[in-house]
Amino acid sequence: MNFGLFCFNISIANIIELIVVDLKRLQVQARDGPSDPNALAKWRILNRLHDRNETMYYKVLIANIEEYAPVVYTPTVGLVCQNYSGLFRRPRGMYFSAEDRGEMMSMVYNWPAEQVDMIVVTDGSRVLGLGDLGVHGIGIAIGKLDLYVAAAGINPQRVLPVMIDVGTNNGKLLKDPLYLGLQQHRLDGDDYVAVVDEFMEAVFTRWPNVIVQFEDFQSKWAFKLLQRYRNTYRMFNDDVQGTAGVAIAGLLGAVRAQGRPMIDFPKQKIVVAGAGSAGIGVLNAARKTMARMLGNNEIAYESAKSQFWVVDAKGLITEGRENIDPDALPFARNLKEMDRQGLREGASLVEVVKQVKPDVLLGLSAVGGLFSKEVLEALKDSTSTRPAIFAMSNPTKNAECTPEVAFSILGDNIIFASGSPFRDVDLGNGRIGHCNQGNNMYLFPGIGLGTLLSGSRVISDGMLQAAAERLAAYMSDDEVIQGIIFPSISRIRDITQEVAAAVIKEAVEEDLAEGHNGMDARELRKLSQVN
Ligand SMILES: NC(=O)c1ccc[n+]([C@@H]2O[C@H](COP(=O)([O-])OP(=O)(O)OC[C@H]3O[C@@H](n4cnc5c(N)ncnc54)[C@H](O)[C@@H]3O)[C@@H](O)[C@H]2O)c1
Ligand SMILES: O=C(O)C[C@H](O)C(=O)O
Ligand SMILES: [Mg+2]
Repeated sequence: MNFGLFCFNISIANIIELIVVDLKRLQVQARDGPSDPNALAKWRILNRLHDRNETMYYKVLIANIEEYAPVVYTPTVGLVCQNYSGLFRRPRGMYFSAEDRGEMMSMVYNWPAEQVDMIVVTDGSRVLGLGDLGVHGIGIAIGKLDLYVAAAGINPQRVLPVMIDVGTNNGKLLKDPLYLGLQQHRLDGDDYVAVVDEFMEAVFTRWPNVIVQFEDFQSKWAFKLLQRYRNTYRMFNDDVQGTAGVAIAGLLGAVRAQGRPMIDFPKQKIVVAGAGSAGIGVLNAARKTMARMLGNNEIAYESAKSQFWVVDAKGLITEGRENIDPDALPFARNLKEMDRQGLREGASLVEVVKQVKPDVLLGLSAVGGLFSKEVLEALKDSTSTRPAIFAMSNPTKNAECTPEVAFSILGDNIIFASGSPFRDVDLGNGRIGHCNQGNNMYLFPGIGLGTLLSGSRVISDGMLQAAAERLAAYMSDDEVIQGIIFPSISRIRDITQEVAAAVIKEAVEEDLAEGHNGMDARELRKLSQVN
């Protein structure tokens, strides 16, 4: 039977067949590992509420942020993106596709809101640790903006999730009859950049004061687009810069948890597993922070890099690496020096941990279980009085290790943080193994809010550093000594306003602040002197 009115040439039987396919798929995939089998059901209920009554939705989310952030955000949002075509009920946000080239300047006026403060844009090319999910990555942009509303109090009528649909290289999606996007391989090179350029020009023409957060772009474009736009537009890349700030805060917290002053940070030996957008972002920021503590000159900057050992899919990165990624080159270790340490190009993670005996083992590899029993056993010989394990990959099943495994092998005198939430570990005899959530959610809402209220035309390195330092100083000495280096998510509004204030203050000090909503830079300067 044809639906004459709608000119569909699809039969009832086809529709039923597709629904059955989708239902069976959802039953199979509706679990994110051992975490919460009902996660998707909870997401659907919240999503329906969001569609029906936005005020009520945010009231429920804000009042229950500890319970529902893991549903609207990491880890469940990853599952949502993997099942998006079956969960889709109504569009939320705007889709700019490769087929819209030349039309975006007019398209952008289709959005009903006269003012937009925050845009989160993704091209779905690296969704959490789940890889290329194409247009189904829109779920990430929606989830991030939920936190802008819940944590920073941004007006939900002034946020805009955006998908840049340039195709997908995900073979399953290319064949999926339910896929919602362009079923073609990803655009690349100059053609790809031209699409993103046109999008950026369109949104900043319509909303000159908007802030654009780039999210979950594959690493090769994450860095290139950040450098291309950051001095022209109010934008930042959360995976590169937000993660860097959170990791710096965690690393400084780990130093404090050893009962040492933060100024000892440059003496830390740090092994990083993962040299993508997140890993390189963290390494660059950590090196700059060490250099600042060592005198903030060229010699300090040069010597700081010797504190880092970087392992990627091909093992330890040294000067002997062929076709080395230019972004990783600054951290390639000297071959002679590695030889003296009993290491070589491509050495395995466990070999590196055995020889280096690091203070910190940090994972941004997207490889679940990478910190194996063997790796963690090797960490027992760490020269640190309290080694730190940061299993920062998302979602849950991609965490390099769980807190249970880490505490069971290394005992209770460690610091543990993960990108997705885990429960604290009961160590017996009343002792608790604290599991921190080392996630960029502690910074991006405050970075956006502070930039918005300051009226700064760009988001400077100084503003991002101020955000990270504020987060690093947020926890009390007592909390840090107990192993709590990040706040509970129940304090997300408080830390967000602290971070925003630090960002505003820095924007004023750098003379970047132009004010917002009638409060000009002079009034802001007075405010910053008050804080
Ligand atoms: N906690 C947070 O706030 C946060 C922020 C950003 C990204 N992340 C997570 O970090 C992970 C990586 O993100 P990305 O954008 O850098 O991804 P990416 O794909 O660009 O980089 C992954 C890196 O891991 C390396 N790798 C792969 N297999 C490895 C192995 N067996 N051993 C060591 N290294 C290996 C790759 O070579 C690459 O360098 C994702 O899971 C993402 O969700 C977490
Ligand atoms: O989305 C998150 O939870 C953090 C981060 O942006 C990521 O890509 O993993
Ligand atoms: Mg991300």
